[in-house]
Amino acid sequence: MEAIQVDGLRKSYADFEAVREISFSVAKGEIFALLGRNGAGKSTTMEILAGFQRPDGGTVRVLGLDPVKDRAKVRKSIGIMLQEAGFFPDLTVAQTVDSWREFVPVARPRAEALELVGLTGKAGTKVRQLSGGEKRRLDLALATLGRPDLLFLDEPTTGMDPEARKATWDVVTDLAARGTTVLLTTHYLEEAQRLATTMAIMDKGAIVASGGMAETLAAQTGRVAFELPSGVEARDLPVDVTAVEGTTVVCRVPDPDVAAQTLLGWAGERGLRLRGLEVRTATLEDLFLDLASKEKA
Ligand SMILES: Nc1ncnc2c1ncn2[C@@H]1O[C@H](COP(=O)(O)OP(=O)(O)OP(=O)(O)O)[C@@H](O)[C@H]1O
Repeated sequence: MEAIQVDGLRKSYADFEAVREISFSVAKGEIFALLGRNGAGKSTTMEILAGFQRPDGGTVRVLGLDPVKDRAKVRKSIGIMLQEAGFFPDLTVAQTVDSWREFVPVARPRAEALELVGLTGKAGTKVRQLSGGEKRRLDLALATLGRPDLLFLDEPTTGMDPEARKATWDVVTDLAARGTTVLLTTHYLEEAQRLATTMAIMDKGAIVASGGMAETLAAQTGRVAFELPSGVEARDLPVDVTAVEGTTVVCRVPDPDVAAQTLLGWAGERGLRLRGLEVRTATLEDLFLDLASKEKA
């Protein structure tokens, strides 16, 4: 059984179609990234999966259950970190965790919950005095309080500094390694690429690309870039040039390492240097830019 199964899901707000017949599945223990620009329909999809909203059409199964009809059962097995957390600002961090623990059947001890997200030293601090990133970490502690089978993370690291973000990635990776399924939305593509094993990219309510992260990126063209040596025209180069940005030549090629070898051999024979040479396989950002330029074309 898949942890999440979505078939032909539709959702409109008045006559605006926010989600247009999307289908995807998430296997147990997988970290799945739902990506896309602002307003693509990611949060709406996540809210439907978490049982906060009713779908207009299609079927949704979460841990084999209907998140609306079986809401009580589903809630026991999921953890949710939405974009805006509803904290009581005058409670301390410890009081906040304690009050949440009362609603969670088998909750982690408070000390363990705070340790998990690196907030042990902030136990006595009032929530209103936490930084934005610390509030996100508290929210993550609350979402994982019941050791959920399935964790929904809607932009979990927004506002975090690089160190806190890295620590959060470790927490999420560790939870997944212990069998927790994670559905993640994020605008940080590096985060999605690092964490997720599978992904879907949404645009205007529809899925425009999806699949295994590694396979999808491997199928994309890589990138070779360098400074055009003086006295050389881009058309003289032994590889197809995709763009010249100022004095930087960019080549999008299936095998960037082969193209780089060809270029270095060519430059060596002529006594030229390829300054600033950069060779890399495709990133999620490349995939996003490709999708955006295809849309414009
Ligand atoms: N309750 C609502 N009433 C009306 N329109 C809504 C409502 N909730 C969302 N929308 C609209 O539906 C679209 C999809 O919103 P959604 O929050 O799902 O996008 P998102 O992909 O999560 O975006 P973001 O990256 O900005 O969080 C947006 O155009 C949004 O304005």
